Amino acid sequence: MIETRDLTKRYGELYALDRLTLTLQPGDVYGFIGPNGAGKTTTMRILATLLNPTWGEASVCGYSIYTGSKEIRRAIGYMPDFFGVYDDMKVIEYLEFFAAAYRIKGPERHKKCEQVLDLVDLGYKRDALVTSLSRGMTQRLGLARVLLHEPQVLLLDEPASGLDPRARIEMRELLKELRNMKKTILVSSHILPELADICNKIGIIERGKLLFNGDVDAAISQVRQKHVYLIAVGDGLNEAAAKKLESWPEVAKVEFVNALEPMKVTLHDGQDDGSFLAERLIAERFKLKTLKEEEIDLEDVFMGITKGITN
Ligand SMILES: Nc1ncnc2c1ncn2[C@@H]1O[C@H](COP(=O)(O)OP(=O)(O)OP(=O)(O)O)[C@@H](O)[C@H]1O
Repeated sequence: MIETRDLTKRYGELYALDRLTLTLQPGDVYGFIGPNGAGKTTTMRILATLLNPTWGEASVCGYSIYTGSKEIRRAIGYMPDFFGVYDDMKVIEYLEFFAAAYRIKGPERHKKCEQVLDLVDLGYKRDALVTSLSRGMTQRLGLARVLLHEPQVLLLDEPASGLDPRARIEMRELLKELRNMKKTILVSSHILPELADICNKIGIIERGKLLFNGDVDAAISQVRQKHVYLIAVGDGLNEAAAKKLESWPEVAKVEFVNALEPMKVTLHDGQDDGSFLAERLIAERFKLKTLKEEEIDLEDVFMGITKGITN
């Protein structure tokens, strides 16, 4: 559905996009994640045929961005990160205006506008002025607008940016609904956890370079090279257990965060199965109260990949 190969955009010496290669299959929801200035908007604008790359290939729905811009524009819904709404226009008028631009005619036009309004839960704002809508509602209206012509592919540039937590959740629910409608979606964000649970694939981009391309679990295991376990034993014997643990060759280090929390036991590189810890502690007659692998925060994954740091 979307394919890019060595897609590159240069502004003078700056590589806004540096040999981006990725593929989205039909039905994929691809989270495009990167800090400000990473190249997300540049990618979306190239795919939407609004910007020419310096070199490289890209196609959407089988049409090349160089020769098929008319077809691509018909097949996609592109929601930019910032878009204007018109003063003195009601919500329904705004949609009718764009539906007319998409050449949706007669009763079908009205039906379509009502349908997309319902989908984004803005039916009750039909007669409100677009300028009176909150940021979250404006974003939902923007999404309604790009759904009017029933595109198969959606390019959504930071749809949740600037929204409060509640509006973010509503936007996420809406994206899930679009996913269930089998749309192919490229959605960008600078926050990984925001997209992790709705996307089947993610790409992490920084300074124009795709640093990671795959699923969320693969991103976690790329960052996690060392395995850390949280361990606590009963009868006030944590110190004694720590001494024992430190004597085992698989254990790299043991740390106490504070007296109330379990100790952190880090295994050596390549040691990814910690089940021996339970067996041996019990064999040493410690009463095991806690033993679990430390969860890795998705923010840490993002930071780890974008900075090339592994913990
Ligand atoms: N017209 C332009 N002229 C010069 N440099 C540009 C131009 N447009 C974008 N850039 C640069 O290209 C790089 C990528 O920008 P882009 O807007 O694609 O990033 P982004 O990932 O979408 O960031 P944000 O989250 O801030 O929107 C940035 O360094 C930006 O300053």
